[in-house]
Amino acid sequence: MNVLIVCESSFGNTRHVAEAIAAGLRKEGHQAHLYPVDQAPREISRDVDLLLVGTPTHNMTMTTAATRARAVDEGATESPTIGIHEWIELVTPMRHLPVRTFDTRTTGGFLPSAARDATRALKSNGFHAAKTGQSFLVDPITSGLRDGELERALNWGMSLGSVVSGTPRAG
Ligand SMILES: Cc1cc2nc3c(=O)[nH]c(=O)nc-3n(C[C@H](O)[C@H](O)[C@H](O)COP(=O)(O)O)c2cc1C
Repeated sequence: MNVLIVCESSFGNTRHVAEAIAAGLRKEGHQAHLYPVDQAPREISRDVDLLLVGTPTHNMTMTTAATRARAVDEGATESPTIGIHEWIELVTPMRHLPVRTFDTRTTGGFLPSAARDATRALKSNGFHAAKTGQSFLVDPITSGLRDGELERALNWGMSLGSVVSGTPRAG
């Protein structure tokens, strides 16, 4: 399976999660190609079997230019020129391509999440096979991932082969 991972990050946590997911996929023999959101392709190759889209949660949804600027004010180490929402609007949709979204956030539970909104945006942009995947938790005190979250990301990556088995290829 050939997996494209597009990920936005300001403080590095979502990128670390994406790297762990990629490691899990590779452990199971899949190919995983990870792109920062502002370097991600706008045309997805037809040999991609699964698209993963990862984003931090800002103000209970995807980031905006204003919230990314606030992250920089708070010491963000990365400053992407566009966010996931903008990329979703730029990328050429693939109706049948399986997509899973994931996010990082400091508050769990049933609160609205960026991954859910990314799924909605993908669907309304023509990615009809998009589904919400997992949320990974960041400690608000240390600003790092909570214990066990990278392992959970690795395990999720290892399990993702089942998403594609039996589904038609992209198109
Ligand atoms: C401007 C801003 C708004 C945020 N809003 C939320 C929020 O509504 N809910 C939440 O759980 N975390 C919120 N956070 C925490 C982020 O989710 C956290 O910084 C992010 O997951 C870290 O990912 P990153 O290291 O990849 O940037 C916010 C952070 C920033 C900078």
